[in-house]
Amino acid sequence: MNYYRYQSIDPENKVQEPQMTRRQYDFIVVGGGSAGAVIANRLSEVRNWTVLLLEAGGDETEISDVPALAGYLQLTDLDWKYTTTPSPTRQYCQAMKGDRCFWPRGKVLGGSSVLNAMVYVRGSRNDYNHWEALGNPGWGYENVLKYFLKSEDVRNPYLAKTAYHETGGYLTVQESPWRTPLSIAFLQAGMEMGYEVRDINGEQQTGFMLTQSTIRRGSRCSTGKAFIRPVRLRKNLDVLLHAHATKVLIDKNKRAIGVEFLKKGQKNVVFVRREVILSAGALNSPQLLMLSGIGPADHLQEHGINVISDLPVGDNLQDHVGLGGLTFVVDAPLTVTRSRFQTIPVAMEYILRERGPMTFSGVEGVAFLNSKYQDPSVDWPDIQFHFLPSSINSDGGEQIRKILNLRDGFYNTVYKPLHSSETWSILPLLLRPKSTGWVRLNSRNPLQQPKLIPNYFAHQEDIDVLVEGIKLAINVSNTQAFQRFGSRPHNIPLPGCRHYEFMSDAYWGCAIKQFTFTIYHPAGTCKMGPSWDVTAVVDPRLRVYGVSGIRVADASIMPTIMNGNPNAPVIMIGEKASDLIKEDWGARPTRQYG
Ligand SMILES: Cc1cc2nc3c(=O)[nH]c(=O)nc-3n(C[C@H](O)[C@H](O)[C@H](O)COP(=O)(O)OP(=O)(O)OC[C@H]3O[C@@H](n4cnc5c(N)ncnc54)[C@H](O)[C@@H]3O)c2cc1C
Repeated sequence: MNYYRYQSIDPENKVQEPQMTRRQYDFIVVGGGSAGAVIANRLSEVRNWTVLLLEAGGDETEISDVPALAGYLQLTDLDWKYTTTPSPTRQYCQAMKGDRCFWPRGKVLGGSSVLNAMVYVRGSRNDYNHWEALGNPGWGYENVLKYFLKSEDVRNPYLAKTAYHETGGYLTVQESPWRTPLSIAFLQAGMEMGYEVRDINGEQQTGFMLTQSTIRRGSRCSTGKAFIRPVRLRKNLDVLLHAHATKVLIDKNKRAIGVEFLKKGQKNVVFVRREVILSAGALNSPQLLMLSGIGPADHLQEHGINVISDLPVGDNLQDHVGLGGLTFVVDAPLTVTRSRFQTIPVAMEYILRERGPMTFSGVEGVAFLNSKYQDPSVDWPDIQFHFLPSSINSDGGEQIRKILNLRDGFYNTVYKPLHSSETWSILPLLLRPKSTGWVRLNSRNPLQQPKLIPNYFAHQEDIDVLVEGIKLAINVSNTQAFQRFGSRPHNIPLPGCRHYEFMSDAYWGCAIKQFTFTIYHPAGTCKMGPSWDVTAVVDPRLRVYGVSGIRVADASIMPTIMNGNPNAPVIMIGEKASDLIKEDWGARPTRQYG
């Protein structure tokens, strides 16, 4: 009896779907991901508003709780399993089967915050000041900082006491409770290279840091867990899982009146009194807008869709791209290998004590650096490193090669020989790409994935900056901190780049087109901008131009992709969107509500 009662009051228990839904809600939020979960929570703080959250996926599993198993969620039912369209000129993803990179996206309550590597980064203050300067009042750093703080519950006391962190919010942030000795070598290497070791979420971004993660007591803290579970008993909030929205219904006055969705193969319609908020992510929000008649007129007409508002929906697709598989070898047994870590004692330590290697997401350190093209005095670094005490071969070829869609010959030639080596890697990433891509419909079928064209490396400057980033990563291996362990680059050249001198600029320029590595940060496809910006889809209050009663609030609204991993910024967007909506409908913004 007590057990059942505990289940109903436990703030971390899973959501239960309602037996019956209402015919009409004040707000319908489509997508319960990083942004949507926050918005459903914050809007339902207003007790006399009714809120429906429609989520296409189900709930999280025991596997998704375990940070070290993040890679095992891809290609499962929790993933939309999207792939990029091959480049006609083979500009990217050449080492992948069919020249297609996989683009995993969370299809689950919590969205991509359930699949992600849990790295907590807010971006540079310059990103947000730039958004504001583009004509988006209220999006400057000083304003958005309060929303980062509002959601945060940091668990490291030394961070909590600074002005840049907060305790008591819904989202738990902490350094991983477990790390390898190489993580400290990474910080020492940064200092040898002239960088500060600092909280890159604090006063300045340039520097090296041990990863801050969205982890709670050794488990993943997704936005589903953080924002929905604690409020799942609110009477005015209904959450429907496995509910796939197919269209926003818009009347002849161009006002949103409801949402059509599929559940258990049945078509349903639910009506809205105030607003529909699309938080389906940077790939699905533009898809839904286009299916609803909002998008580039020519493209919609091509698919026989009635045009309601002609807008550049799906353009401005931006992503962080880098070189995958940049691997270094050391002599000492300091790295994460399958034989040492896939063991019963390691599993037991996690199950019984919520500690040990399974609490670690793979990324031990992050750093923000300046290539020779970036003025270091501006504190707007153009390169990010993710430091991993492992490589794509550390699992013996079991999973990582699959989720990267690597061609067998490529993997066997370059990475299989690392079989019994101790390896570590850096993922050098281009932070502010000039090349932008686009999302389009493949068809009118809402169940078919949209066409995703990342258009990486269309600008030579992107290649030049990234090549400099790769050379900076090699400098890390050359520092005394890593030379102590005999660190050296893995020296098998990539098959398609053998005609270049190994490790020359031309070689690296070739390597990034072969082993193109995105860490899955698509953004910008429903760009926020002022009314005079012809490339904008939503206004600075996130309302879609040309219609009423629809907002977009997720990674799609970023005018330019921010410097770093987007989960925390998207949560911030969810927080700020909620306050904008409350202001517009005359409700008081709240600071916190249990
Ligand atoms: C593998 C991976 C690793 C990553 N690692 C990191 C990291 O370590 N740190 C970091 O900061 N960021 C990381 N990211 C990126 C980050 O997680 C995303 O940028 C962020 O979660 C995007 O939030 P969102 O709200 O825009 O979209 P999502 O979180 O993807 O949410 C969209 C939600 O909408 C639902 N949905 C979509 N279409 C429909 C529909 N038609 N009807 C109903 N529901 C729908 C989806 O199922 C999903 O739940 C990673 C992403 C991936 C995929």
